[in-house]
Amino acid sequence: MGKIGLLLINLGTPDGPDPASVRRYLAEFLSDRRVVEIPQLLWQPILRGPILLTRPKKSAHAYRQVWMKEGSPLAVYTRDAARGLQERMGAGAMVDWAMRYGNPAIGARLEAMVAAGCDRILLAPLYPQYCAATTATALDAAYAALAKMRAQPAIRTLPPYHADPAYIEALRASTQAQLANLDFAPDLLIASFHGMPERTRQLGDPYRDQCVESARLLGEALGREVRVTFQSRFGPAKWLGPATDAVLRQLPSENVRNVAVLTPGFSADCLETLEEIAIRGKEDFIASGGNNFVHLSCLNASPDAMNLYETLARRELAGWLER
Ligand SMILES: C=CC1=C(C)c2cc3[nH]c(cc4nc(cc5[nH]c(cc1n2)c(C)c5CCC(=O)O)C(CCC(=O)O)=C4C)c(C)c3C=C
Ligand SMILES: [Fe+2]
Ligand SMILES: [Fe+2]
Repeated sequence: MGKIGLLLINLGTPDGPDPASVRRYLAEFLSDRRVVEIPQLLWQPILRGPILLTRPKKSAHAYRQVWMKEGSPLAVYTRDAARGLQERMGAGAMVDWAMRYGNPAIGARLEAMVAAGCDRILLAPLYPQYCAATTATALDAAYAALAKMRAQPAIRTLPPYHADPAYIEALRASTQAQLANLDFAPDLLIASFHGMPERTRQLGDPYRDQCVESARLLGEALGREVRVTFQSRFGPAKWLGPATDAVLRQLPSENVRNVAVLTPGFSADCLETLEEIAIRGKEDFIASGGNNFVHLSCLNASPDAMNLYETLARRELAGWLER
């Protein structure tokens, strides 16, 4: 009997905080038909023209503000989560991590797992809420790599865990612990999720409903309101709302001057949480008359995250682990 593999998958990030690396990353990311759903004949000239000529420089500047000694936060925290989970799983499973865009690539890590003797692999996209632009495309990439193998391993995939009691409990524990350490009492908790084009919802993507359900369950667990907003709008189309930045600018005029923002749709802190929310969101809120602002860290590789991932992994691997 071969080994069991467990592959944690996240979105991906540039190799460095420089315009050339960001350009390579954005070109791959934004050429994904699951992400930008307009005909490539129309889209590629726009992407290769205005977008890739201007955005890499601007985004590289943003990445430089959050880059860590060991690399991009998204990569560092995802790697640390894999290492922590490996300790929890012991010899039962070989745990590795990969990125949908950039490095380490999903195909390369799957091949390494098979070469190391894994004949059963759990693919675990670390997105609590299912979205075609994240979950589905990560699995597409894994299946494309499997399509090139003569001897394929058996495959299981981690379902979305947006309403799983273990996820809600991890968020509750992490939120309460971080709130207890604040030197102010927030008037309001905001759960800011990554946005999506409104059209994807009409086409049947469950993402928005799952975000709303996660926030509702977290609010229930915390016994207080958790207001849902959507961030990171991209392009001219209508996106899911209300928009995080607009809400943050509006709140002080409604006498809400102390807020805590959590980003529970992101398994790991990244550009979108550390720069867009913790830096720019705070600036917007304070400039609009707010007094206190805090961004609460994502689950990252914390003990709360390890409890969650171990619970999910052991459940999905049941049967395989017992053999
Ligand atoms: C967590 C869920 C995510 C969804 C849903 C999502 C959809 C989505 N994103 C873009 C465009 C960009 N996203 C960017 C960064 C980024 N996005 C997510 C997650 C989701 N995206 C993460 C975790 C990150 C951070 C990556 C990092 O390196 O830290 C970026 C790149 C940064 C920038 O230039 O602003 C873009 C662009 C679209 C178009 C989309 C759905 C259609
Ligand atoms: Fe994104
Ligand atoms: Fe952004």
